[in-house]
Amino acid sequence: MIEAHGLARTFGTRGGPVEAVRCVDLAVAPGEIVGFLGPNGAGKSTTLRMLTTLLAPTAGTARVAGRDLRSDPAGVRRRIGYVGQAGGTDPGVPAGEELRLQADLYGVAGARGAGGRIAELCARLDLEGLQERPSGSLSGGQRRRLDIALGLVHRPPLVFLDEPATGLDPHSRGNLWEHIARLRDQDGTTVFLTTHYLEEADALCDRVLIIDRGRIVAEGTPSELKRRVSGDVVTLEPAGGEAAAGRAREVLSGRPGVREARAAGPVVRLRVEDGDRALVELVRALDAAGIELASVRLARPSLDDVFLTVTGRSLRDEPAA
Ligand SMILES: Nc1ncnc2c1ncn2[C@@H]1O[C@H](COP(=O)(O)OP(=O)(O)OP(=O)(O)O)[C@@H](O)[C@H]1O
Repeated sequence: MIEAHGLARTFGTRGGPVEAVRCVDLAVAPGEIVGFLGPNGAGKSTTLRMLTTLLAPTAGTARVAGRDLRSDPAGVRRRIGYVGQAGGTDPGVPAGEELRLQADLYGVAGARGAGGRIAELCARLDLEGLQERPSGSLSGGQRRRLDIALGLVHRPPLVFLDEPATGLDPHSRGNLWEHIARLRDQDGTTVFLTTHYLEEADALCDRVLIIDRGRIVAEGTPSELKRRVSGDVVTLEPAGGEAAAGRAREVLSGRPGVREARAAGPVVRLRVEDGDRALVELVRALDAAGIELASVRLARPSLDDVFLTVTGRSLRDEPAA
């Protein structure tokens, strides 16, 4: 659905050229939800603006929704939806009118006409009963869903969402994620979104691309990324306190798949390659050594750990809005 090669954009500024995006290659398959994650200024919006034809690349090529970005930008625009960070609604205009105007702009017709498409979208995005309300009177979550409905009026197979959940409270955020997942599950819509929220990428995205300083620095499913970059963490507590923990550490360190083993008081923390498999082996090894366990816990590293490892910075330090 998206295939980009060597995409780059340099801005000329008074202080000299700024290489916002440097040689980005990316591929997005139909029906995927792909998250583009990175700190402020990493190059997310610039990449999104290039892929949606709003900004010309300095170098590189891309096919987006089956059309060539450079030779057929109008074809790309017809086949994609774009929902920007600010949204595009006039606060005084009723939601239904915004949708009708958008449908007119795209010449939406078909068997049931624009009215049918609008009713379908309102049902899909929980906007029923809100059509007469000026968009400025809607809640943050309702307004974001209206923005998304506007981006989908012309039934694009691919939609770009620029930080869809920014500024929403946790409840509305979770609700919005459910709606976005449903677009993929029920309509097969491909979604490419930028985000600052690690939990958004984790909960919603099939695949995550991490961009830093204009380059993609890591890529994979959320669980692949977590496994590849940091390994899993096993925390176990032998019955028998500190002495038993020390013995357990000796038994376990150096075993296949164990990268690191540390005893801290009565607890042993291990970094292991594949936690699900390792856990069985570790428990067996302790059993064979006659060490009884009081508790054992397996945790996957968070995407924040991944982010910190690949960029050297924490996303948590970045402003969320
Ligand atoms: N029109 C412009 N002129 C000059 N520099 C620009 C312009 N647009 C973006 N940049 C610079 O390009 C770099 C990438 O910016 P971009 O907006 O793509 O980052 P981002 O990852 O979307 O950040 P954010 O999360 O803050 O939106 C930044 O250093 C930014 O200052």
